[in-house]
Amino acid sequence: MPKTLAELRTGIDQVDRELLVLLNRRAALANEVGEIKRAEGSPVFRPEREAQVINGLQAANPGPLKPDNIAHVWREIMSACRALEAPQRVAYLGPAGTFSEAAALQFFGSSIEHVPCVSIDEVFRATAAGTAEYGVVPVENSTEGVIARSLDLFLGSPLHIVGETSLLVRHNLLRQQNTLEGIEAVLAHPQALAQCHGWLNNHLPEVERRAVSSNAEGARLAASNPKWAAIASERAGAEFGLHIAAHAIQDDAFNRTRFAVVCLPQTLAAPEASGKDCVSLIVSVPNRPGAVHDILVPLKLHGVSMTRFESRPARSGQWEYYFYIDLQGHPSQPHVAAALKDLQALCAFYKVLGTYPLGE
Ligand SMILES: C=C(O[C@@H]1C=C(C(=O)O)C=C[C@H]1O)C(=O)O
Repeated sequence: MPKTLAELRTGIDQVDRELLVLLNRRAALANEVGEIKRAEGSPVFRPEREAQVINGLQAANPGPLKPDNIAHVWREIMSACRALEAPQRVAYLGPAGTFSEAAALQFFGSSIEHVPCVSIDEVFRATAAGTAEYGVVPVENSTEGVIARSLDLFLGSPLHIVGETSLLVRHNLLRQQNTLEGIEAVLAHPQALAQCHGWLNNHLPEVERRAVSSNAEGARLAASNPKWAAIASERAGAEFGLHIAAHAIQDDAFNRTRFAVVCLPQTLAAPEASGKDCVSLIVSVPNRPGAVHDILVPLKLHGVSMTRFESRPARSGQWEYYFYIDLQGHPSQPHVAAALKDLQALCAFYKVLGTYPLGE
């Protein structure tokens, strides 16, 4: 006899009661961990431990829940447990409703203190000054490439990268009405305008595109003028009471942005190896033939795989560049340590931006 709806729901209620007991038992253990950390003066947030917890559970997961579900559920559980030890203050490009906020929530879970900032520069400043313990900054978009401002700020910043997270970025056209009639200006962050370039050319070719400090700021402004539309997340639309005049208008359906999580080294030292790690570096080499080739040699020699290679002008007026390199592995692994040592010896400038667990 198949069970009735009522019987199944009784079953779910019983499981929930068991989960409640287990979750509180877990929280009490985290609380005890917090007491030890307070006595030691060590950091509450341990990204490599959290990565290990999630990787371990995904490996042991019998289903039917999917690996992604496991990651999301445990991210929230760990966020709540962490907040019992001490809630993390996290800075990001605000206001409420930005993709940077969504990235911060995806990485830390929702039990955090929000520190919304007016610009990426301000996120770096607030985190370096200790107003926030952690900052979340965009570094790369799958349609538009690098976020130049973030990369340039890394160069002179005392902050280092302790984590990363990547977010599916779905843009919507938001305004007071749910039609495309009578729009005189579309307001958005320059990145969002660029990511929706094709759609805007097709649907609103004559309409002015106005760059503003963030997409959520565009949404805030669009809520004050019926002739303006914004490009932003559904969350930003809900925040400012706007209609969605057009859904998912980004040119690439799989448009993603990668964010780096940064902090002062005294807040959190480089995370220990989690098993799936990445090292980010900025280097420059003397301007001579074959110099760029030379920096790749130690990586090949020691079998270290490079997942990213970007260049930014050094602003010397001499056609010199800084190279932003991501390597797979952790410096505690001998082949990675050997490659880094050989690489450093070749470089005029060498800065380790961070060593951290690979993100979602
Ligand atoms: C409980 C701890 O503190 C935090 C919370 C974690 C958790 O809930 O599992 C894991 C790592 C830390 O970010 C710990 O360090 O083990």
